[in-house]
Amino acid sequence: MRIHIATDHAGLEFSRTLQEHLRGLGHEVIDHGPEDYDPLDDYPAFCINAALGVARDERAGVEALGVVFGGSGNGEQMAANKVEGIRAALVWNDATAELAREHNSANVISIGARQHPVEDAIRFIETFIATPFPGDERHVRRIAQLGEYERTGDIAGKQVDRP
Ligand SMILES: O=C[C@H](O)[C@H](O)[C@H](O)COP(=O)(O)O
Repeated sequence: MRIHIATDHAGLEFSRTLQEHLRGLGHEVIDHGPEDYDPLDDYPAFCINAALGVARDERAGVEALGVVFGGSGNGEQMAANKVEGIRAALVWNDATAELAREHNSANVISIGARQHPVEDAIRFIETFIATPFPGDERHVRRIAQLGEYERTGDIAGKQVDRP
């Protein structure tokens, strides 16, 4: 599996540990930064680039997922979700790691590196990677609605207000 990773200063140490761990498991890891510690760096571009990598791979038929993290994971999730085709879920325990795939077919997860011991966060990420999307009709339908709104600003058959 190809894994696109991005963080900011708050997750840099964790990013290094995680990348080594994932490479050890045989994954191809693409690091979208940052390279060096800068306490004033900004997460949006790093995370958007990781999300763009996932979206680009999906369009090319390459199996890929993304992991973004910062202090809370909140801003990183917001950044990833700005990219068309990305469904980024905030993961904060084993259940949300599984549900991110099973219910949402998330292609990116976001984790707060300051919120968890590193071994827990690694376990969430391994769970996310290992959990398939079973493709239950109700979840497929809801995910399709998200994509339709993203592309058209509307959801056929639903009441969606104008901006
Ligand atoms: O949602 C954003 C992330 O949690 C950031 O990693 C966090 O805001 C960085 O905080 P600070 O600049 O205070 O280290």
